[in-house]
Amino acid sequence: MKNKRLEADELEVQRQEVLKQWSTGAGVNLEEAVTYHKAMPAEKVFAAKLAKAKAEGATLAQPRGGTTLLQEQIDLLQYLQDEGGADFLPTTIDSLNRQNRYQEAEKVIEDSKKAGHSLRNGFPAVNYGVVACRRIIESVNLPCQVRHGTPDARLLAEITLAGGFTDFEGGGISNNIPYAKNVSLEETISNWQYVDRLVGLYEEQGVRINREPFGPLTGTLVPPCISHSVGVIEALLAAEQGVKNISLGYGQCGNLIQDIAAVRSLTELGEEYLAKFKYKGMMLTSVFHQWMGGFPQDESQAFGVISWGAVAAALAKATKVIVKTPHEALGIPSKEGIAAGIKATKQIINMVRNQALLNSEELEREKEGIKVETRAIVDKILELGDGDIAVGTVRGFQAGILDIPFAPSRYNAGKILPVRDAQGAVRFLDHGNLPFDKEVIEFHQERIAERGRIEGRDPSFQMVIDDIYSIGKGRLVAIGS
Ligand SMILES: CC[C@H]1O[C@@H](n2cnc3c(N)ncnc32)[C@H](O)[C@@H]1O
Repeated sequence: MKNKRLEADELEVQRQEVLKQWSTGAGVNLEEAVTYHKAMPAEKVFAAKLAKAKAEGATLAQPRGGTTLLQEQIDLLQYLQDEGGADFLPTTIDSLNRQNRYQEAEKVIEDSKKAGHSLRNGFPAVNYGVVACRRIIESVNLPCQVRHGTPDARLLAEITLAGGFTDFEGGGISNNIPYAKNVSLEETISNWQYVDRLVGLYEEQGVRINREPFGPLTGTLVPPCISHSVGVIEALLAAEQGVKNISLGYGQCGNLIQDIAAVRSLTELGEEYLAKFKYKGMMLTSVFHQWMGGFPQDESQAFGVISWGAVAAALAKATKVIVKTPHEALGIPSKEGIAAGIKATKQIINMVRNQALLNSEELEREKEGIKVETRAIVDKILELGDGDIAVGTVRGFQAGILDIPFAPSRYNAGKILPVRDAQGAVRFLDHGNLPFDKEVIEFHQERIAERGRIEGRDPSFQMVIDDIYSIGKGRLVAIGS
């Protein structure tokens, strides 16, 4: 495995094997799919709408959403378009397709048809195939994105891209370490080189497909430099395979200055590293995910969390915000709940849109700090890989140079420990083996010590536990409980 564009014959050999993994693979014909995409109206091309929003400095809203039955998925997306006012539409993929367990997914579809309603969360796109995906695309007037967490997404990409989706989420790190326990990075990085090469083939035929590395990762107190390092690495891996349109993502932490600094530094770092490796013609945008951790049960409080995420996304001028729902703490949201989250978010965006946040020097310092930390990690990874970002990533995770908090994967060191400071910004209580110099480490320790003094307790793992539950309990920083 190395960070090198897949040769055509190499890809073709893999494609023949991948398209046989399920019967619906036979429905994929790349040339025919390119023709289908070229007939797509511009307002349904994800990258085109993102580029327009970026040029206008607008923040567009997208929900998540997936159901077992095709007609229910169509009804859901039409509702989110017409009632919810969504700017982009999702199709969240089911857990069985994410694990390539298509036989079991087939059974869930049959059982759901017998029951007359969807029995599982998420749409089993591989089982339905290309024609069914096109029915979804043709039933709405908005760009649609595939959202999931799939270590081996090769067949899912083949089918959904041929099916008319114009944006595909995920990556070799972001759909492995936070989602799987026993899948090696070598395997998932090469799986996702295939996905990115497939997107590159569409791009070379003039079909724009946007790629969105999954920014939030484990969604629990993930420090900005960690998600930024993964985003930059996945952008470089994608660019090498011919991807041109990339949305870099970040999961809200909750402190406004830190979140705005995170969004602004993210695309700046992406541009910086893509330029360093001389990738041309790239179109980078940013995606802000509203709080991905535990939510309050109470729907009014949940709207408070959603609205706070909308404020941060709008003030940061993120190109897209991924919206939560007031049912987050309860279970699978209803279409009304999803629509409510979108409407609350767009109300805030419309009210905040023209208010420029005063560029405080605290914001500049936070932004610079995130850049210094991210560069330290990414440059160390490049060094470990002798310049090859793929090789360096595998070695970097082995050495704990890159480490994702609370991740299930046994390939993750799991040594770092994040905790909030007195203002709720996420800092490192333990930086593990991250390659930071003394000033960086001392900055984090000092900010955490300040909280300890205010709360009258020593910084400890208990603070981390408190912070994991705090938003669900109605606070950002759990003052010594
Ligand atoms: C990445 C995980 C997140 O995706 C969201 N999610 C999962 N399934 C659905 C769903 N069916 N509809 C809307 N949102 C959903 C939910 O916010 C969850 O925390």
